[in-house]
Amino acid sequence: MYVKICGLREPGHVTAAVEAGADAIGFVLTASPRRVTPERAAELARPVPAHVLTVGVFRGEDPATVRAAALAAGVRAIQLHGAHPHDDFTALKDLGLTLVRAVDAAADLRCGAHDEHLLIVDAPRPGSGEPWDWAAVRGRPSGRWMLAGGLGPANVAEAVAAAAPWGVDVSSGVEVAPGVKDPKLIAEFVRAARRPG
Ligand SMILES: O=C(O)c1ccccc1NCC(=O)[C@H](O)[C@H](O)COP(=O)(O)O
Repeated sequence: MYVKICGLREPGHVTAAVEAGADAIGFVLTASPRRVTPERAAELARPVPAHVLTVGVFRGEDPATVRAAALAAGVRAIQLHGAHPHDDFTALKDLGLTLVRAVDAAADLRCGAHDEHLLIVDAPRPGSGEPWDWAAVRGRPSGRWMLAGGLGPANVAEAVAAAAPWGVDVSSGVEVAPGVKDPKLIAEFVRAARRPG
């Protein structure tokens, strides 16, 4: 089970995610209580070992803005959230970074439909921590897709059983307040996501 921990803002929480065995960590570079500057993301990403994918998260910015911020942050992946057209992904392809498309369940759920490498199927309001009907997408997404939206240590096993995703992504569910992660919850989430069902 591939696990992404999103919305990290503190070095100690980055370390906690890496030590817990996360496969990917996200830095939010768009409007959000979790927003960090590209410079802060670069500081946070620098010590991350190469086997952990560092992801810059965007929503609604134009490709030139995304490109500049992703390069300044030095992330290895770009996540475009919401209704970004196929052309936005095409415009970023030459960077050679992993491209992640994050959408709600009403969108095209074929991973690769916009030439992305990874797909996230999320709640309508990203980063809201609101659970949704995960079972409703079972069998619909194809390829490498992560389930997100309202997941936490206590319900991730149930969500995985309901939707059968390739991976999971979490933000609010490992926080004690908006934007404030908890190392213990991060470790519990990674363990629970990978516990055999
Ligand atoms: O986290 C945010 O605040 C955010 C804001 C704008 C666009 C995307 C955002 N988060 C992206 C993520 O990948 C979250 O992990 C995902 O939406 C799940 O969030 P949550 O329900 O809080 O676990």
